[in-house]
Amino acid sequence: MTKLKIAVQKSGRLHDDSMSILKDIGISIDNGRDQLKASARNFPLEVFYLRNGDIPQYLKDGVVDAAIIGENLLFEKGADIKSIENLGFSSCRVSLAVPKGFQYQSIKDLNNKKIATSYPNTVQDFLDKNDITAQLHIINGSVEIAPNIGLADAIVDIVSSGSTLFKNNLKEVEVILKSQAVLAVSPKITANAQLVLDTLHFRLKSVLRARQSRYILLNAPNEKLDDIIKILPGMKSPTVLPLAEEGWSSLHSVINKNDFWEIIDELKANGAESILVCPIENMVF
Ligand SMILES: Nc1ncnc2c1ncn2[C@@H]1O[C@H](COP(=O)(O)OP(=O)(O)OP(=O)(O)O)[C@@H](O)[C@H]1O
Ligand SMILES: O=P(O)(O)OC[C@H]1O[C@H](OP(=O)(O)OP(=O)(O)O)[C@H](O)[C@@H]1O
Ligand SMILES: [Mg+2]
Repeated sequence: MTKLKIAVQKSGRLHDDSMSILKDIGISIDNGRDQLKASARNFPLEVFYLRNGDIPQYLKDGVVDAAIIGENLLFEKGADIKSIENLGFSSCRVSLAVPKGFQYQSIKDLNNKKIATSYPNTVQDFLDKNDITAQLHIINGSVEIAPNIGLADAIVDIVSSGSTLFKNNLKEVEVILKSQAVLAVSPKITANAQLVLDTLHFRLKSVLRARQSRYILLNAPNEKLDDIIKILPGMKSPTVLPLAEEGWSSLHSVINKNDFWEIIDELKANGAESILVCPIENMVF
């Protein structure tokens, strides 16, 4: 049977979450990441542990069929590579930042300035779209230090919490793009590998949906059930079961995890009691 070859970052920001999502879709990997390549025990899959920055080229060449990679890197190096699923981790943005003392009014202030970055294509594209001419200084790491050592007037780099910018006395002035980890596919994937990818993708979707959802159980007096059901947007309609105590029911439903704190007060105000909220492992429709 054809094995799907998938690239995962060898070490760094994406590694752990990538491995745990593979584990959550029931795939056990045989070897540790000391090896470049490892096989799954229970799924036709081979994992290639690679440098993040090298993955777009491996996808283009068809050396791997798919990859877990930051969307920002596809923008930078993978114009012809398709992303088929947002994986919901490693959220960040690629932003332009300048020293706090820089009187930044608009993008025009960058004309003829020097910008340090590890993402030259992304920056050039942004400058071109805004009709700005600037000089790029390409560095691979610690970009935020560049203005402090007189190497550049501005930087473009990844921002998440903003603390690296803050520590380096910089302020974020433009968000160029937003990113998260995605499942990307090689333009050269074969039909057989695509079939395996479809199975993996189906499993991923069910786990991602489950991660976003919570199973909610509560007790309520029967006369309040209709009001409570209106508050709970369930998968179809909530399950209602009679309690041993006369006039009371237990109500079960699935909600978006972000909605829970929004509706909790409303549920209580409508007579809901003993509310339990549990994680869900999988959701298959
Ligand atoms: N601070 C951050 N918060 C959230 N996501 C981030 C952050 N920094 C990077 N990322 C995301 O994780 C990806 C990998 O970043 P990381 O710094 O681990 O690797 P790298 O240095 O770009 O690559 P390599 O594996 O080639 O050394 C980035 O492309 C981006 O999508
Ligand atoms: O806004 P923050 O939460 O501070 O995150 C942003 C920082 O995170 C990334 O660096 P990383 O820690 O991955 O180090 P690296 O430069 O060695 O890749 C990025 O290059 C920024 O420097
Ligand atoms: Mg980094």
